[in-house]
Parts: sequence; C-alpha cells; structure tokens
Amino acid sequence: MANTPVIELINVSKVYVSGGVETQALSEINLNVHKGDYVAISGPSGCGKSTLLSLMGLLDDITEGCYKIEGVDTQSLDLDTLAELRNLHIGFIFQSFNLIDELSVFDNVALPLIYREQSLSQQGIADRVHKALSQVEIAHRADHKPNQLSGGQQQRVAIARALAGEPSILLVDEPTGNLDSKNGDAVMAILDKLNEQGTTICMVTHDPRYAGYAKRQVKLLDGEVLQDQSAEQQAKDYQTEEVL
Ligand SMILES: Nc1ncnc2c1ncn2[C@@H]1O[C@H](COP(=O)(O)OP(=O)(O)OP(=O)(O)O)[C@@H](O)[C@H]1O
Repeated sequence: MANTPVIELINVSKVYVSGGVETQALSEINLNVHKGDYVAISGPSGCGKSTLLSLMGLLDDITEGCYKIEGVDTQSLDLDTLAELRNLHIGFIFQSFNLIDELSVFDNVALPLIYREQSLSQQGIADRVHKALSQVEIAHRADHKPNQLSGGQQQRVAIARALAGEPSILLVDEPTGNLDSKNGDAVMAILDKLNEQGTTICMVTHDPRYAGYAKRQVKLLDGEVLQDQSAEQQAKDYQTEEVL
C-alpha cells in the first residue's frame, strides 16, 4: 500500500521483569513513522527512549500491543524471521561507533553486506560501499583504519555502514554522545542532508539542540507520549507562549 507507515506502534507497552520486580518502561504507545520522516524522541532519563528504540529495532519484544514494520505484524514471528526483517529494514547508529579497528573503512562498511546480501557480487558490494561512503562525504578515507579518523569521521563511517544495507529506516541512538560540539554538528548536518535526500530517520537524544534538527518532535515522560508534533508547530507554540 502506498501510504503504509514504515513503522507502526499500536498501544504498545513494555514491562521488564527482573528479580521478581516489574518495571513498566512504556505504556500504550501509539506512533507511526512514515517514509521521509525525521523524528526526534526526547525526554528525561528513564522515560523509555532506549526501550522504544530497541522495540522498533526488533532487539527486544513488546509486552502488549501491536508492532508493524512496512505493514508486517511482527507478533508471533520466529527469531529467524525477525532477524531477516531487522536486516532488511533497519539501519542502526549508536553512540559508540562499533567499528573494527583492524579493518579499513571500506571493509568495515562492506562486512555486513558480505553476510547479509549474498546475492550481491563483489562489484555490487563495492558499488554499495562507495555510494554509502560518498553520501556521508568520507569516500576519500576508504583505505584508512578507524583509529586514523576523528570521532566525527568514525561516526560518519558507522552511518555509511547502516546506509549500505539500504534500510527502510535509520534508528539512531544519541549519535553525538561521544563527540565534541564541532564533530557533533557535522554528524547532525549529515543526518539532515540524508533526510533531505529521502532517508527516514528516528533518533533518540536527550539534547534539545540536536532534537531541534528533526522535523517531528516526540516527547516521552514516564513511558508515555507526552507530545508528538511537527517542529514547525512546536516553534509556533513557543512564539505564542512568548507573546502571552
Ligand atoms: N533490562 C531492563 N530491566 C529492567 N528495567 C529496565 C531495563 N532496561 C530499562 N529498564 C527500566 O525501564 C525504564 C526506561 O528505561 P530506558 O533505558 O528506556 O530509559 P531512557 O529514557 O533511555 O533513559 P536514559 O536517557 O537514561 O538512557 C527505566 O525505569 C529503566 O530503569
């Protein structure tokens, strides 16, 4: 269907049980992310941001509700099928870059493709890697090792690695957490550009300045959606508050 959301959460709740203690991390979350969206999820520590991203990325299972990716209901799928869905649709970017120091930038980006895209020829993989490295403006460093790059450049390689799989959505967790403000700004500018070119992004951040880059602001509080509005609407609301 043309307008099927990339991600659809319907009344999703998550309860952790450990040592006999139950923690309600998320309560009845309703959230749709459409192709081309750029969503920032923010809120205070412990409000459920990382839990929400883990559920979206199929890294953990929901306790109640319904979760669909590209219209596919993920409930009651076996682990292999979930892994396939995750590989097909999700690109992860974490605060730590998780690059392999012994491998070149090119090989770091190629490695997941070699495992996941077995139908691709060597040339096909090389084309994908070069395209992804160019998208994040780091192709000139393809032969370098990660430790020869700045933190911001390493994060750009990690973004390229996620992009090379041509995912339906990038799930981004505190992408600037390990970066100084100059490198942080550069990474945010890259995400901005990728979204302008059509990449769908859902980003968790506790930093309001970086959340402001996104076109849609979702705020969580105590495991619930407190606010879900476009950045444009939010700016108008602030202006109105200032006038009143
Ligand atoms: N594996 C777990 N077992 C038990 N409780 C957990 C687990 N993971 C998270 N929680 C609890 O779930 C709630 C939401 O945690 P979560 O990590 O999603 O919040 P967060 O908004 O990402 O926090 P932060 O900004 O500090 O990273 C918290 O009360 C947390 O203690």
